[in-house]
Amino acid sequence: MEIDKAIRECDDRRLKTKYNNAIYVIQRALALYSIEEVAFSFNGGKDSTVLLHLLRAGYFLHKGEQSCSNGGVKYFPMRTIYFECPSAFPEINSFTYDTATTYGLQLDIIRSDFKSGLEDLLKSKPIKAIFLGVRIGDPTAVGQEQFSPSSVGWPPFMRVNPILDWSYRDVWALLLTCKVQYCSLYDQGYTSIGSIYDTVPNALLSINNSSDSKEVFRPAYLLSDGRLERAGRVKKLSSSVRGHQSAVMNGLDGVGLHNSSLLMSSAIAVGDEILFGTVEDQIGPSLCRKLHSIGWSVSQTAVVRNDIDAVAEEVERRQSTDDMVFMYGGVGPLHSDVTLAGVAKAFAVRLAPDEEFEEYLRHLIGDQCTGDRNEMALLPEGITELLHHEKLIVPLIKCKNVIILTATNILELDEQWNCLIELMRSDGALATMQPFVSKHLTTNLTDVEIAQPLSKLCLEFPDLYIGCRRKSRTEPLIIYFEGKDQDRIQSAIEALCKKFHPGAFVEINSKMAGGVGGGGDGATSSKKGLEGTGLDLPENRHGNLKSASSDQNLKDILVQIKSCKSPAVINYGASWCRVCSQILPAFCQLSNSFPKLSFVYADIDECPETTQHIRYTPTFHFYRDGERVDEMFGAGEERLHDRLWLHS
Ligand SMILES: Cc1cc2nc3c(=O)[nH]c(=O)nc-3n(C[C@H](O)[C@H](O)[C@H](O)COP(=O)(O)O)c2cc1C
Ligand SMILES: Nc1ncnc2c1ncn2[C@@H]1O[C@H](COP(=O)(O)OP(=O)(O)OP(=O)(O)O)[C@@H](O)[C@H]1O
Repeated sequence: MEIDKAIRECDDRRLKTKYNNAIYVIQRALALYSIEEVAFSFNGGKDSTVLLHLLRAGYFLHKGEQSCSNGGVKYFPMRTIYFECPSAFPEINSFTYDTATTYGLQLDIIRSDFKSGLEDLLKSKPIKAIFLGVRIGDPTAVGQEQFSPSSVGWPPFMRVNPILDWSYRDVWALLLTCKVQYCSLYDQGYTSIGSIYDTVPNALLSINNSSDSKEVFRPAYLLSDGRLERAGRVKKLSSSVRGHQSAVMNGLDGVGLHNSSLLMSSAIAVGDEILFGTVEDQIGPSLCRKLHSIGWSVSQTAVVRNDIDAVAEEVERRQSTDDMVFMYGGVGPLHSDVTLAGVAKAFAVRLAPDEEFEEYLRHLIGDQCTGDRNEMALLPEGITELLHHEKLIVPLIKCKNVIILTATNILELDEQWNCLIELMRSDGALATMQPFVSKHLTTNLTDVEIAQPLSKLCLEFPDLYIGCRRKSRTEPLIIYFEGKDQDRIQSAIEALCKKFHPGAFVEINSKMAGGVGGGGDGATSSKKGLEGTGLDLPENRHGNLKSASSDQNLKDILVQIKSCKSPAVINYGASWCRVCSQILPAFCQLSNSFPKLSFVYADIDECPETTQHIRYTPTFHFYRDGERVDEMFGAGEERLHDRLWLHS
């Protein structure tokens, strides 16, 4: 069946657009170069098979020979080169040879490596341009355009990539719509073919067949996520495609960052309005608290204009010095949404369509975002991982060590942060580190008196953050010590106290930041426990609901639960956690329905030491006979009711 006719008769609009664009590129190349000056690099793979049919259609259309477009096989004078390698699959070799015969290709077989093979070819033939079946998403496509001169160090020729913007799905749409032959390996689960040593069928197409020991695979065209087409080329994965593999593991690299006890992060806000002062940035401070609460240091927060270069400069700087960079603002389809373009520029890659992301957006905003017009589905090429979580409608975007949050307020930030922590907990990329410990002293000494001794102290204790602040010009100075080692902080305090008269300093509240997902505001409020939440909560009628207001208080409650052996539930929450506020009224109400059960509410910021093990808020612990027998995370009144019923 002739391809041009098949495409025109099909009703796949996207395929028609891709086809027309590719034919246009081919015809442009044929207008620039004579047929003797071009070559087609053919290796029997699916992409080059698509290209073969496009080249034939483009060539005959260019020649104005409509007859062939409507007819069958005809002499095709374009030089075709095949680099045959001893480790090629026999199926690939035979398909290449058979295809060459079927379509009358002038096949040059080259049995050396690409570079020297091309050097020899270009010495003996007037070739100036070579057609390749390279597509965005291929590791070799990074930085290439439809017309790209060969790389430095390679013989000089023009690489012409007519199907650069085609997706995996587009390739299969053409092969199946036009019913053209392709290599038989693709029907055996191979989705991208290298050599016999580095290519296996794609595990994502495996059909579990317990009755038979032989593993069976579905055909390649059934792979739903084209990003994973190289999953069968495991050993050859280059760093630029590691992201694709990681997508299987929820987009998380096991970078083992947790080996280090001090990890550095930074936050970049993108938004003119913050700089105009018309919008107050609340996300930045909240993000800092969250990072601090999991033991990470924040080296800098920056606000940059809605300008690609400004974003790129900042990202380039931060990503090279910090372990993790968080960005927010400037994400979307508007002219001012430049964050992703800035990230792409910082990493010197381009924005390329991402099928998987497009799929999410299509679900979200329907057909408005299909086809080539969907600029929101453009993501930095080769460095992007999508972080999926069932609670997120659209996955978060991670480009190397840059995480792009789409939160526009702190409630959304809470939600995305909790998901991030959950996703990255197992993997270590955003590992919960040893928490920071802090101590605060207050003094009536003047700044002048204290300046020099403090400077010396900073030199003596470089592992601590030592700083000063005042609530107002007239109030006493507060000196804070922040670090990971309680003893070091104590030594620093003692060293300082020694330099002044006794009683010069008074210790005020000390706090250990809880290693918890939500991160606390640290705001000091006189109200604690259930009262501190500020919520209008239902009355507890049986006196079986209490809150823990301090570590000691919670420890006492736990001792009591363990010794009296009556059933109990502890709700670990936080006053700043939206999900906690949603479930807390129900928790209090349920205390009336289960009078024999003790209900305890513990705010993790008020009991930081005892709740260090809590990684998610809200967390419910259920006790029976003095033992913890069950655990539940997150909200859900019905779920909670059922668990209480079970344990009451
Ligand atoms: C005709 C042709 C031209 C190539 N030109 C270049 C080039 O200019 N620069 C380059 O780095 N690699 C070039 N390559 C190598 C490819 O980028 C790539 O390494 C090769 O196709 C192997 O791909 P694979 O890892 O998907 O099997 C060329 C390969 C071929 C066949
Ligand atoms: N051994 C080779 N001989 C000639 N051309 C090659 C060879 N290897 C790669 N190429 C060129 O590079 C392009 C990209 O190769 P790539 O392996 O990504 O695609 P493919 O082989 O066509 O399909 P698949 O990804 O399924 O293996 C090919 O379409 C072809 O133009």
